[in-house]
Amino acid sequence: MRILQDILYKVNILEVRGDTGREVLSLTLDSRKAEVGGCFIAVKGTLSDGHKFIPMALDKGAVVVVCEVMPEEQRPGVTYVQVRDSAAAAGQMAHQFYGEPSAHLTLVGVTGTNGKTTVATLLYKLFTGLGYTCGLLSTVQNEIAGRVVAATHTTPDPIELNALLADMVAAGCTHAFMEVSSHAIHQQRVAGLVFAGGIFTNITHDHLDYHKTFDEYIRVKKSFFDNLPATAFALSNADDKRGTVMLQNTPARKAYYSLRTLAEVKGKILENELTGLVMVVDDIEVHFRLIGEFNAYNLLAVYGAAVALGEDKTTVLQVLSTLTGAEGRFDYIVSPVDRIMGIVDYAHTPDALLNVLSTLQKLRKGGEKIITVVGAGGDRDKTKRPVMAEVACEHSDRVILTADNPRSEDPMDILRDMESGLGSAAKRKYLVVPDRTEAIKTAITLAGKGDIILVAGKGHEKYQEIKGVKHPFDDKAILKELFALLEK
Ligand SMILES: CC(=O)N[C@H]1[C@@H](OP(=O)(O)OP(=O)(O)OC[C@H]2O[C@@H](n3ccc(=O)[nH]c3=O)[C@H](O)[C@@H]2O)O[C@H](CO)[C@@H](O)[C@@H]1O[C@H](C)C(=O)N[C@@H](C)C(=O)N[C@H](CCC(=O)O)C(=O)O
Ligand SMILES: Nc1ncnc2c1ncn2[C@@H]1O[C@H](COP(=O)(O)OP(=O)(O)OP(=O)(O)O)[C@@H](O)[C@H]1O
Ligand SMILES: N[C@H](CCC[C@H](N)C(=O)O)C(=O)O
Ligand SMILES: [Mg+2]
Repeated sequence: MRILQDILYKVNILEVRGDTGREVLSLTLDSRKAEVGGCFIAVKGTLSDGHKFIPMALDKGAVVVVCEVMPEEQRPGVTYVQVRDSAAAAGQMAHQFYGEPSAHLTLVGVTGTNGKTTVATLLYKLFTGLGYTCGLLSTVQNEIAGRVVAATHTTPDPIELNALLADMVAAGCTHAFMEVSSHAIHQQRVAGLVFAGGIFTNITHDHLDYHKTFDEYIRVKKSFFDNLPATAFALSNADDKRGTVMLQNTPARKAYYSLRTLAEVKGKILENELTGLVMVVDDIEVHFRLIGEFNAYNLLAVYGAAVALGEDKTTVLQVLSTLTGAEGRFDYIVSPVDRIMGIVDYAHTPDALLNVLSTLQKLRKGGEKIITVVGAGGDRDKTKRPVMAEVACEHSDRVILTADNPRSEDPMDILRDMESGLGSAAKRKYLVVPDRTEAIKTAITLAGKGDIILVAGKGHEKYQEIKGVKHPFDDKAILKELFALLEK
């Protein structure tokens, strides 16, 4: 039995009209999903205001309404709870409704512009390898003790989030690792969660369509650490310009990882090749299967978190050295003919693209060409488009600009935005091929023996979203198919 007044424990309530001793059968933020005997929480969103949908939720049988503004008319038999902040209330109520699942798990959150999926997935694989039963919430997918549950968001809404954590507890999980996106922090999707640790990877240009300014983006990310409990650890990247600021006001136990300065978790790269990384971590030399300097940071973050949770250093490094990364992150295949290397990577920001391309430049042995296929998403941050095109042209031999989820926009408009970042020097380097399959085909046509083709931006995604429809699409499968045709 879930009684309303118990679920409301911790919520900052302004006024109650009706019975709080009643049972609540479900919680929802979406009137379209309201159920008989359930509670509808009205949240002011970015597109519309949940308060408008209170009548619809009641028509569907909801018996409790949580809102910031009390409706002028109240229906008999319905309990109305006016709160200061309904987004925060949703998190706190979901936490109670689902039996405080995060308090029964060792929950670690990973935030930062890039590397969240990689770090959270590696933590999941590492702790599973150490013998624990674990859960994962990530962009690619959610996992509950090995069972895959499709992900719709990087960080789900607080109700789905707590329901998933409760499923993890029920499945016997002791640990859970999750990505915490900046949208999620801002919309308080993580309100009420009990974290055992928080990790900061890095912060660069992204999501300015949503956060408006870089300072605001930093402030939002920082608030995640400000709100960690004193019992948690807070682990940050000392080599990132904002690494220290992130932990400035956290009550948690602070620690830093670094490749360049003195830090609690110190790493040094000895070799960085296409076969992997050789690093010295805490005086131990280890070979890792992941590639590139940015993955050296991800590995240090994972190692540092495991040590902060009390795991044995040597065992952690042993297991880490056997692991591969997350799907669609520097995922590669080699063509049977001509040994062309096709790399699928989720780099969809200027910084991620720069990282992947500079990694490839460092890794190439001789005169291999780097051919980059890249686009930018529709209905998302427009300011990154010209910068991504510029980064691609500056660091590749040839570039094919193409579509990447144009969503409601005209793909040509997005491509024109990308082209606006290109000067005359780049003109000879790039082509515009709006159809993504054709673009990959073009890249293969331009490639010679041993060349490298980077297909960036979609990673694990299995679709191309055009005008509200997700058409099946898979960069890696297309590369594989086209590579196979080379034989004939
Ligand atoms: C911009 C954004 O983040 N939007 C999220 C937000 O929606 P919103 O604020 O726009 O909602 P709204 O449409 O204005 O509606 C306001 C409220 O009314 C409710 N409503 C609406 C219509 C209706 O008929 N009935 C009803 O009750 C809605 O459920 C909502 O509670 O809250 C919704 C519920 O939690 C999210 O599903 C939705 O994610 C959208 C789909 C989205 O695409 N989000 C992306 C940008 C996102 O969050 N991405 C990050 C990853 C980014 C990264 O790091 O790469 C993520 O964590 O996935
Ligand atoms: N530590 C890092 N620093 C910079 N770039 C990175 C780092 N780790 C991964 N990348 C690059 O960024 C891309 C995205 O990585 P990943 O999916 O791990 O990040 P994310 O933070 O989860 O991204 P998203 O917010 O889109 O889910 C990778 O494909 C890779 O090119
Ligand atoms: N989580 C990211 C994914 C972007 C991936 C890219 N393929 C696109 O569609 O823009 C976002 O919502 O900004
Ligand atoms: Mg992610």
